[in-house]
Amino acid sequence: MGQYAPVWDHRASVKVTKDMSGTNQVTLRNPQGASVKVSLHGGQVTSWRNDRGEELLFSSSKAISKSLKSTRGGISVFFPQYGNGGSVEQHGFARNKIWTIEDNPPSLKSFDTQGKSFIDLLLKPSEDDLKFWPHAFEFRLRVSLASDGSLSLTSRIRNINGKPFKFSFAYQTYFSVSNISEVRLEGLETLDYRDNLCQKELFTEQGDAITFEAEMDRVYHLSPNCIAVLDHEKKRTYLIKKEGLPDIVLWNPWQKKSKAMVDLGDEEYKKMLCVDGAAIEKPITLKPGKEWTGRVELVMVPSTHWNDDL
Ligand SMILES: O=P(O)(O)OC[C@H]1O[C@@H](O)[C@H](O)[C@@H](O)[C@@H]1O
Repeated sequence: MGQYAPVWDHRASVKVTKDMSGTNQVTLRNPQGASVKVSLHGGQVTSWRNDRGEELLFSSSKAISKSLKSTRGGISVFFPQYGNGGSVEQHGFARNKIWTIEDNPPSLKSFDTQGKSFIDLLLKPSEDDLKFWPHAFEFRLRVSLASDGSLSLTSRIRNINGKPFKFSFAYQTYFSVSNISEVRLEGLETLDYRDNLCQKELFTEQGDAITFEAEMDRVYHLSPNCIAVLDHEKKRTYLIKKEGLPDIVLWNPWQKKSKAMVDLGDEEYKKMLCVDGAAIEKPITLKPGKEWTGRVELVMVPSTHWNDDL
């Protein structure tokens, strides 16, 4: 079961309940009143609230809770494949599987438990998964809420196969924004990106900051380990700090009149921005017995102060 530092933290808690579809979900709380919800369906973070109870992640109103697929919104884990170019379903099977809670996971080096409420989840391949992707693995996901309200996800993927395997990976985060047209993103200036809407053609980012005026689906390579999403109207700045994840994907479907997304309300594209910390361009090769770690930390800071934190 999840843990928290006993000395300081009598109010931080980890609670397991059932969601509307009957799947177990875990709620993490910190003493200041911030909270995080994680579903065992996909290990998906479905909610992240600050100490004022304000939701920081977008969730579609058309989320189909009984579907076998993960719901649109929150934070999803993509493994063992990003996109649809391989042998398994789009963005891999991990987001559509039921994970288990791991009571005594192997210790996580350099993880300071002080002031944190956290839970460890585990995914192992089923016989069926092995038919499509014949590589035995253990995937450990630690979701952690710190006393300052920041949320971190650490993935540890171990090859327990006799042979090396390759995979790609992403944390897909749907931030809740006031209006996508008013948001800007800083930290990707001058980087090369592949545009998925232009046959993956390579471009170089020219602007001072990225703004959103139309559909976007881009993969930025070798991005810095901290980028910022500024939403002045909501007076929120999200910092995305990452380790082991060289790429960033920016995605917003905009309003698709011809091909509406069935699990997204008509105007809801305005309220979301998807930023994925990812390892896509060069899939990771994992040798037998080895473990890979990829981490993302999300921080919400007052809009005018984000630069100090970089
Ligand atoms: O609908 P899905 O499978 O959740 O994918 C949503 C989007 O995810 C993004 O990461 C991709 O870059 C997009 O191409 C894709 O459309």
